[in-house]
Amino acid sequence: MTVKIGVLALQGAVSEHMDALTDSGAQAVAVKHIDELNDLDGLVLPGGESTTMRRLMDRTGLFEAIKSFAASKAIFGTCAGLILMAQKIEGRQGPHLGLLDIDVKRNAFGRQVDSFEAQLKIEHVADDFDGVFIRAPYIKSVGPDVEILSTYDGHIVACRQEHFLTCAFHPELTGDTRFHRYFVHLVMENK
Ligand SMILES: NC(=O)CC[C@H](N)C(=O)O
Repeated sequence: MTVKIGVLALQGAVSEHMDALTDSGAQAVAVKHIDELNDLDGLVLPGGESTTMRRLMDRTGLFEAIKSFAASKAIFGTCAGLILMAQKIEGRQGPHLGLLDIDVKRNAFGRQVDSFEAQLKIEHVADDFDGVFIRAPYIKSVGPDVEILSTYDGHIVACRQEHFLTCAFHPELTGDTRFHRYFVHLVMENK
């Protein structure tokens, strides 16, 4: 069975996610318009800048369309995508999509460490995953239905809740497709 997975293509690391999905056996599609969501089995919300991405989502109608899509389809949000999926964002009134019962802090690792790499253990995925963090958020707390998949320095950096997957780092930038394969598997299970 081949699944068809979209990558929100308004901003950010789009082609890298598409390559990782293709390498993981999925058919990858760039999503810029609402009609492109129609026959998808899952969607990736890439990194970038969450407030800019939200503005572009509002302008294209994709914000409401993705909210409806999320009712039954799997979504994987990375970095800014994680912020878009969170129900609570520190310092912000109200969420964006509000799909995941998590409380997040933006740019959480501090200005001094703009970006860094760290070896991560990710539940169901790998014991030695190279996590690339770029102005990354972290997850301060999760609700009871959320499974924590990875922590770094005492902070939650990846988790799953039902058909939603998220991480604070950039798995598309390393050439290691194991996390994308896990998402593809989740999309198949959910189909
Ligand atoms: N690399 C990223 O996606 C950074 C996320 C960005 N700091 C934000 O708040 O949206």
